[in-house]
Amino acid sequence: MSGQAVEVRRAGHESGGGGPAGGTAAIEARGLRKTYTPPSGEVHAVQGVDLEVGRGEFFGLLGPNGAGKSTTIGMLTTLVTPTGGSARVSGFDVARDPLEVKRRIGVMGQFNTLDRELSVIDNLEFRGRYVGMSRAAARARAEHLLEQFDLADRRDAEAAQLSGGQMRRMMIARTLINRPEVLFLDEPTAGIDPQTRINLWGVLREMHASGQTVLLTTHHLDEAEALCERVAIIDKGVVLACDSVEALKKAHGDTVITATYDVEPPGVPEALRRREGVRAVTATGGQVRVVTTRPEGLLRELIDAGAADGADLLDITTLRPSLESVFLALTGREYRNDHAGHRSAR
Ligand SMILES: Nc1ncnc2c1ncn2[C@@H]1O[C@H](COP(=O)(O)OP(=O)(O)OP(=O)(O)O)[C@@H](O)[C@H]1O
Repeated sequence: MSGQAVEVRRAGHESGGGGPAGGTAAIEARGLRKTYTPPSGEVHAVQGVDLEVGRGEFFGLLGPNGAGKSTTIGMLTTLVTPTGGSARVSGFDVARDPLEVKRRIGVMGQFNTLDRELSVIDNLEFRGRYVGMSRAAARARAEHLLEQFDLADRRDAEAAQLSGGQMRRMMIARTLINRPEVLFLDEPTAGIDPQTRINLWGVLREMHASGQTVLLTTHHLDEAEALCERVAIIDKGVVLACDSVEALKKAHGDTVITATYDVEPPGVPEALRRREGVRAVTATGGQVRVVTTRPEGLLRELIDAGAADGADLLDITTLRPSLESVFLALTGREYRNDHAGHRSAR
């Protein structure tokens, strides 16, 4: 992908710094809301989201299935109409100036929208034509992207013949055809094998190094950690925390210890709540979960406090500070990724 650094930065300058509010954030959302109203009843998918993404930043929207990530991206890319709040992308209001926003963004959704029967080069060139480029400009840009994304040897193959990894690279390349100022990637690695996923991370890192602003949604905690400078953790339509992964771990990433007893030990939670460093204790049946900044010596206390209640400790798990423990500390729930891997872009 050599050479892209210069191109992407130039793309930003050509547009005069991004519209009337040039010099401001690449993405800015204030109190953004979406309530769907299907016949089955209202769904409050996004409930007042505030976000600010800087130019050139690689930002992650992280949350479990149904958290509201796609709906948020949908509103920022003008595909979903907000029911409250406001958002600006590249300085333009998504509700008032959707065309200006569309001109400045690239969007890669979760599903494969390549024309399977067209060749790789034609897929790229046609997208360029669709977004208003001249034939010559679209062709030249397409050839360039094929080189950058290591697809030149597949130039004349039908899109249907590409491997899963090549397909994703091509989908990303296609979103870059008109040099978008802000790139939105909605779960770009959903449903692909681990090795292809890691390879794609390399492509995304190079794009970031070249100055491209990226908003990525993912429900893979490791992906957010590997790629994003900052992440917003979103759950049930609300941003729970927004910072760098390191800062989040420092602020919320306590050690979480889950102890399982053979019978419910009613005295254990109370005994632990009095312990230094303990931030929260939750108990369900025979399971006691402790969130603490001071895990040292806790195992002995869990055994002794259980024994005092006539309960034997059967199992213990320890979660060190990580995005997973951050999520647990913020929501009181384990991070679940129910559908990961079930989707395919092919
Ligand atoms: N068009 C729609 N009509 C009604 N409800 C919807 C619609 N789109 C999404 N929802 C609901 O809104 C909530 C948020 O969905 P959304 O797709 O934004 O979440 P997500 O975080 O992107 O999830 P996933 O990771 O599974 O894609 C969910 O409860 C979902 O069922």
